Amino acid sequence: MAEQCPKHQEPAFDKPKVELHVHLDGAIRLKTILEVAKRRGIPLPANTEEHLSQCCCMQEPSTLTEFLSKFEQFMPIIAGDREAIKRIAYEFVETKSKEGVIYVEVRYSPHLLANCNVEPIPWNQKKGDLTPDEVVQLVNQGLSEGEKAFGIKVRSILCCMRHMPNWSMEIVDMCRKYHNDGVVAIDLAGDESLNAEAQQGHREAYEEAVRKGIHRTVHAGEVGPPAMVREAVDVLKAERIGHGYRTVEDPDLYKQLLKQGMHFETCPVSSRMTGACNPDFENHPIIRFVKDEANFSLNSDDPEIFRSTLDMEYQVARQYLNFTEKEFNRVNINAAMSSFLPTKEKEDLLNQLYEAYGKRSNQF
Ligand SMILES: O=c1[nH]cnc2c1ncn2[C@H]1C[C@H](O)[C@@H](CO)O1
Repeated sequence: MAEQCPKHQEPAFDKPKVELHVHLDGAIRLKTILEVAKRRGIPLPANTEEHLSQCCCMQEPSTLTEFLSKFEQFMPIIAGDREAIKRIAYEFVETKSKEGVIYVEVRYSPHLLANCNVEPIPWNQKKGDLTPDEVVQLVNQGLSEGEKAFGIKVRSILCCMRHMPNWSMEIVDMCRKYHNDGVVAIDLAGDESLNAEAQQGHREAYEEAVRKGIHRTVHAGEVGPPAMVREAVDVLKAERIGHGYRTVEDPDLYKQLLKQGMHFETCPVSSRMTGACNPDFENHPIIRFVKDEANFSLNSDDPEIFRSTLDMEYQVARQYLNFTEKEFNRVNINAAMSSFLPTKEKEDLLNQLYEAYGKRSNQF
């Protein structure tokens, strides 16, 4: 990002923010990975943050597949370890509060952090006794302690993984079970470029999510074609689209989604690093979203792996995507409106933003 990242010292938007698309496991501090590895006696290829960043983080724009391979470097350190899982959730909240976020929906795959009751056991771990269900409990504890300590509101989204359709129905069960502990929705993440169509297991899980009244978002049209966005909307009944940049390539679909006010969870830095979009931001779909007053938010996706912050997303938006204060206000209002909070809590959040931005709701 170095040559593209503007070197402003002042935050691009120094007001309360709402973030809807950020992966817990893509936001782990390098320092934490080093400390946990040391405590557990797991060898790492590096013993300083600087060196670790060379293997865990993206150095230059590449592909989604290459980006996803970075998780293999550090997930074995955290997965299967109760203390580490709770810690990354707690630290995540601290980071977000420092970034001026007042409400965040954070997502992760419980299966990818477990070492028991998960088939296959991820990251070549030995079988242990930490189930996906207990992972959710630990993350909930870390997030809720973080909320209390840092005074911001946090909810979570559980991810199905594209290559693991057999895990998806359990995600629905956990969304239901932990509905009162801050779990607000289901997501489908993973490598869109390798799976042209959502597999049966995902379809059944999303059908069940609809039946059970569980909110739904889907990663689609990030690097995959617009047909994947259409599938997310028509088949999986997504209420929001993760990324969705390639929607603009299908004018009819784009028009339809604009009309229905579909929310796009956009992540500018990520879109550059995963090869989803042009690395110089020229003709970036977000420029089109701004022009068409689409319903979208600005998010950091996987800040650890991109060596980015939420402010960096805003800096990029200001420098390359034609954002002014007005757009920053608008994306945050949109994010709050499209959040998966119940009506009353959503209203409270919106009122907090209106107050901070010094305007009434009809002025955006
Ligand atoms: O940008 C992304 N696209 C698709 N999948 C992603 C992205 N960022 C993270 N993931 C995957 C890798 C994580 O292990 C998983 C759950 O957070 O979601």
